[in-house]
Order: sequence, then structure tokens, then C-alpha cells
Amino acid sequence: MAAIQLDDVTVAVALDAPDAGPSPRPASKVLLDRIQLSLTEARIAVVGANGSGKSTLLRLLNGLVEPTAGAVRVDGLHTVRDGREVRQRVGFVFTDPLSQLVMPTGREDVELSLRRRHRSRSERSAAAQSVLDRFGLGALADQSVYELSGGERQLMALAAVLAVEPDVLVLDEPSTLLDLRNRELLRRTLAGLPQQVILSTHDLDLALDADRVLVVEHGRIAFDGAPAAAVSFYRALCAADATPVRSADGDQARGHHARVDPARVDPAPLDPAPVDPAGRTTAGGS
Ligand SMILES: Nc1ncnc2c1ncn2[C@@H]1O[C@H](COP(=O)(O)OP(=O)(O)OP(=O)(O)O)[C@@H](O)[C@H]1O
Repeated sequence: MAAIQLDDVTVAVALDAPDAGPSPRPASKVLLDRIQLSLTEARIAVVGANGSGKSTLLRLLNGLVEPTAGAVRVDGLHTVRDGREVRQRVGFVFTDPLSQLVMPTGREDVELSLRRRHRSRSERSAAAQSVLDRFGLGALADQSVYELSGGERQLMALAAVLAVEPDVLVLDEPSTLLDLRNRELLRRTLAGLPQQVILSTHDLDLALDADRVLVVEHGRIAFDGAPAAAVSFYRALCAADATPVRSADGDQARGHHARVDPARVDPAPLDPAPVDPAGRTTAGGS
């Protein structure tokens, strides 16, 4: 497995000119805050609320997003300085397949992925056919990508990235558009891959297939550990968020700032396993 190291990584973006006035907006927004992670497990899932920072975290891994501070290394390669080598090792599958499929048909897209690996056109074509067949996409290979269903496109985008056999596969919400059957196909496919797989998902069953799950909350790692405990933590976090709380003046408000103590999350009834004995369960970083 590859060793991916995030050393004290912060990602911040500049916002439009802050308004002057009694409560001026900040000039920048922190998307990820001092993340310290060592990612070596074969299957890692990242869960968290919309806007919590999951995609930003994944995009760091192949240099699509650059840290504002700190560094990300893949097998010792720096994602900014050694971007090209890192991208050859780390394949990235986007949530929206149309931002990835650039050729008119799936076959052409997979062949484009394979252009460096197979110089001969006939070899390239045979290799593309074999990849497409593996995903049950052979019959759709010559159809316009715009005529494919969302799920078919998503599988096509995955096939095009896997065609070059990266060492690490990073997938941003890969099951969003898939029906139950294709979700199962995706789960089986991911389970059988030799690559290290790191994915973000709102599909908690997919997260439970992983060896390790990170819960991202407001740009920080709120929990890092065994899947059942992480999912229980995340459910508790969402429940706390959704629970109306009474403010001091008696008004009801949503408990957006409710704290869930990771050490006190009961993983039952999903799995009675205790929180990861490796002690990676942390609040606000790992
Ligand atoms: N370039 C940018 N400029 C300003 N804000 C940004 C930028 N990129 C991301 N953000 C903000 O950063 C936060 C994290 O975004 P990110 O896409 O990482 O979230 P996410 O957890 O993947 O969300 P989702 O589950 O909805 O896909 C969001 O509030 C988003 O609006």
C-alpha cells in the first residue's frame, strides 16, 4: 500500500473583498484546519456533512488542491513539487463523471487513458475492451457519454481511471448516482481491487466496508477509527445537530454546536466492537 502523509495541512481560500461595516466578513475561509494524518490502510472512507471538507481533503491527495500550509506526501513524493509523478500514482474519480469524461464515447475515453501505456492502436483497443467488459460496459462503449445514464457514466469514469492501474484510487462520492445493483457492483469491484482505495461517501454501508473511517466536521478530523465506531459517532453528531435545543431565552434553535464526545460514543447496535484500540480516535485532529 502507498503511504500518504498529511503534515499539519491547512487549506484556506481568499474571499471577495470583505465589506466594511459593523461586522465585516473575514478575508479568508479555512476549509481544512491543521490536518495531521498518515493513511496506509487498504480501504479508507471519509464521511461528514455537506460542506464539511471531504472533497477538499481528497483533492489534496493528488495535488488537485494545494495546501495553504503544511505538506502532503505520497510515498515521499510531494504533491505540489512532484505533482506529475503523484498524479500517475493516484487516480482520482470525480463525483460528476462529466467533469472527467472528455471524449465523445466511453471507449475513446478509456483509450485516451491508455495512450501512454499502449502505443499500438490495436493493443490499446483490446485493453480498453477488456476494462469495459470488466465493468459490464462493453455494450455501451460506443454510445455518446451524454446518452448514458448518470450511473453508467459514473462507472465509465471509474473504468477510465482504473484502466491505467494507479497505485491509489481516490473516489469522491462514487455511489451517488448508482442504483442498488450498481452500488453492489461498485462495492464488489472496490473490494476486489489491489489498489489502496480512499473514498468519500454519504453511503454509510460503503463506509462500513472500509478498514478505517474518518469523520470530517467543519474542516477537522472529528473522529478517526474503526468503521462501526466512526459511523456511530457520525450518527450521534447528526442527531445532536438535528435536536432542537432551548436557548437561554427559551427560543428553540437547532443544536449546531452540540458536542459529541468521541470517547463516549456507543458503537452498538451496529457493531459492539470497541473504539479502535490503535487509539486513533481523536477530537479535532489525529
Ligand atoms: N474555492 C473555494 N472557495 C470558497 N469556498 C470553497 C471553495 N472550495 C470549497 N469551498 C467551501 O469549502 C467547504 C468544504 O467544501 P467541500 O467540497 O470540501 O465539502 P464536502 O464535505 O465535500 O461537501 P459535500 O458533501 O456537499 O460534497 C464548503 O463550505 C465549500 O463551500
